Amino acid sequence: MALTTAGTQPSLGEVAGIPLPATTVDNWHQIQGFEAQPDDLLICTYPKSGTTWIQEIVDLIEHSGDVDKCQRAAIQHRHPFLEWARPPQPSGVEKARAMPQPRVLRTHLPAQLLPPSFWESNCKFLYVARNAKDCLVSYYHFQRMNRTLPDPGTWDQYFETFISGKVAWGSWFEHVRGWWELRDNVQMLFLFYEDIKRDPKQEIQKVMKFMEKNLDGAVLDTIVQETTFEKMKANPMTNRSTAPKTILDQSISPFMRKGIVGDWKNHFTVAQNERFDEIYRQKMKGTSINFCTEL
Ligand SMILES: Nc1ncnc2c1ncn2[C@@H]1O[C@H](COP(=O)(O)O)[C@@H](OP(=O)(O)O)[C@H]1O
Ligand SMILES: CCc1ccc(OS(=O)(=O)O)cc1
Repeated sequence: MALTTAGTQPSLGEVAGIPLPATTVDNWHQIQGFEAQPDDLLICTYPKSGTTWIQEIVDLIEHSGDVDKCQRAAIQHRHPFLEWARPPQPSGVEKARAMPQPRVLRTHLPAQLLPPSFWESNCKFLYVARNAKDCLVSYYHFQRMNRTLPDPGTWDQYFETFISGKVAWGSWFEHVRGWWELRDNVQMLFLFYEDIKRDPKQEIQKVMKFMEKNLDGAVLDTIVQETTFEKMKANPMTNRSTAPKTILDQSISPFMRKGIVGDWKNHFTVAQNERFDEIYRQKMKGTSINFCTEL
């Protein structure tokens, strides 16, 4: 079902009630049939939660801190985006199939839509969660500049769209809850954007351990330095400057926008904040997850 149809705007379809880009829906059979392998590592995030950041961290760990090896390709091409489908480009599934093992893949899918082979193969999942308010702000600016997603409309309109879950990849609340509740039943490292920001060294060490990589302190320091917001914003292999303007128009808003915790305070009105807090309480009732919204 198309959720947006205005003009030439990209439309969203739905799978099991979750809005997704129409091109992803069209390719759903191939995505669901994806054959995960036991040594796959899947980076899982709700959009705008620090996917690119954790990808660069994982890539540097995998390549033992070798910065040159991480310059081999733009970040969006290093780890196939499982549900990406924009013919005639090869799909995320096709790119993943062509990749040698062990593979690092990425997805924004909610847990219930993941191809079953990931569970059957007992793969490793690295989930990064970001507080909902900053996600909303980041997603708003991203939809302003992303030509593959619907126009977000005004800030006030987008605020409503986001809280009702009518955005691509669905409700933040359901996404985060779904993955959080699985964390003890599968091989999962669950991280928070805000923790990586506060103590990158400590969080990167957790990722190293999860990836079973034993790197010395100097390499760890290199990885911390190479993955600061400022470094990644200046790095053409991480800042999306290689993405065509037909996909990302960075003259509207840069991909590496602010990279901070608490930018929501510059966007939410007092009334929106009170309303958001109430909705958050209702939707996250009964879960043990705790977010920090300012550092
Ligand atoms: N090294 C880094 N440190 C902090 N934030 C980073 C970062 N690299 C990317 N980000 C931020 O992560 C968000 C993008 O997430 P994703 O990669 O999942 O699309 C953007 O947030 P903002 O829009 O708030 O700046 C971007 O600036
Ligand atoms: C959140 C979905 C999305 C769409 C398009 C993107 O562009 S690119 O992969 O950076 O070229 C990224 C994420």
